[in-house]
Amino acid sequence: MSNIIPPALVRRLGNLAGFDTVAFEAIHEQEGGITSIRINPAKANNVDTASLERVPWCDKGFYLAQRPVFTLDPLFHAGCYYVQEASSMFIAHAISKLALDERPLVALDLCAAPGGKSTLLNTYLHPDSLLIANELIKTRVTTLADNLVRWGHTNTVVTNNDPSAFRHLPGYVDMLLVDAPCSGSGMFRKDHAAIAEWSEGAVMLCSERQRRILADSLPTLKEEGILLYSTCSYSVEENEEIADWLCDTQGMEPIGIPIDEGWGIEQTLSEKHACPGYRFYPHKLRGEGFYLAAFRKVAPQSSFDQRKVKTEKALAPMVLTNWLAESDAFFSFTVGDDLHILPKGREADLRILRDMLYLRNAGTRVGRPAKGELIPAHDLALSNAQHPDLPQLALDKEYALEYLRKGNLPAMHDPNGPKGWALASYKGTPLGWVKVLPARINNYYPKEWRIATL
Ligand SMILES: C[S@@+](CC[C@H](N)C(=O)[O-])C[C@H]1O[C@@H](n2cnc3c(N)ncnc32)[C@H](O)[C@@H]1O
Repeated sequence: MSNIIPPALVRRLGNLAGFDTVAFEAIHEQEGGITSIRINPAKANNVDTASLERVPWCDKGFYLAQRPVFTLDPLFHAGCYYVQEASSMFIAHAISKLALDERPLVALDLCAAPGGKSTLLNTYLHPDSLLIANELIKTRVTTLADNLVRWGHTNTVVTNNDPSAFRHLPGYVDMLLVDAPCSGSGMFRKDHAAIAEWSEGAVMLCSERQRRILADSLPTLKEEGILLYSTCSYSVEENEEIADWLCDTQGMEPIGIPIDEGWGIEQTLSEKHACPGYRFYPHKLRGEGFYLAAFRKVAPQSSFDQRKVKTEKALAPMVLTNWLAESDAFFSFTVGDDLHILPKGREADLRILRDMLYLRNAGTRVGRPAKGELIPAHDLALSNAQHPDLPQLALDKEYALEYLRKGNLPAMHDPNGPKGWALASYKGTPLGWVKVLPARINNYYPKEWRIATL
């Protein structure tokens, strides 16, 4: 018997079709984990993936041969890739098979921090979609918002609400992702503390909480809308039993996701409603424990009439013309002294979300107008919407890291170099702003973001 895996967990799993207790325990006794990244196609033409093995179910996911110190890679800070556990990237495959990328959606990622799946949704949903990335725990929202700023999409709103707050938005979203807090057994190989904390009682508490989160948030899903439910737990109580409960009590109908048999993903069927679920076991594939199931809402769902929402037309002001690639694709609004942009056509959504929820960030903060000019915001430096002709100060790796430490950059006496506001960049990808003055360069990297000296 394994010294590591709680016997009660294995006993229950042993009853599942396709589960191999010996291989499961053996893989947990091995040292060394798997590192994988998912590249940002909006930025990452400078990440060399030629020699990397691809994650089978995600075209932008790659395994790394070893884990580097990501803090020392400027491209990591620039949002060129996200370090994400490979099994979770299956959501990219689900989006494609369920045709969720074929038309613009309003999508809600309900349990979103630190942002792995939100950045994935940004990449894989239709580009004209609106993503609401929500996180309940206040201390985790900052990381979520920062990771989404790095990813650079303008069509995202970050909220900090209890799932029940979404009851005020009945029938509003086309797609709901609930990546639920769980007992965490799927992460045992990476997080040894989770083993000590695991108990059958904790599984039952998680299962109850998952039902509560789903029941509270499901009214915001439209009739015919799609729910993706996932956990990093192996427990049936948190997976297949939740799937049956969704069909029994929440008006949901299961949907299958075609998979390639060679990937090693185990398809299970829930006991009562035969809901297909996709289980990831580390002894069967290169990834950690994960479960995903998809559903369609078949129960009637009332929704509020968005046509009654009054909005003001606010074109992006002239001051933004030189800063944005397509300034007429956006409308602008203010948050305090700052100007933000969201894609045109989302005016009513912003109004609705502002009225009903606590917003941590909305669209892209572009800067602060002052004396007819713009003091650019850091978020604009990382945004995919920025003007391609903005001046760049190209840094080598040493100076890029010095910039990220918020250190001093030497004045560069290049008469043809940029003057005034410029993007400090590494391998052509912006890291943040500098101001080039005749005798010095001012470093505008946010102090809360600076990296420690290693
Ligand atoms: C599995 S993690 C989400 C990981 C994230 N989706 C990602 O891919 O990076 C679950 C999240 O649910 C949040 N959470 C905890 N309790 C919650 C509750 N009662 N309702 C909603 N979310 C909760 C946690 O703070 C955590 O950020």
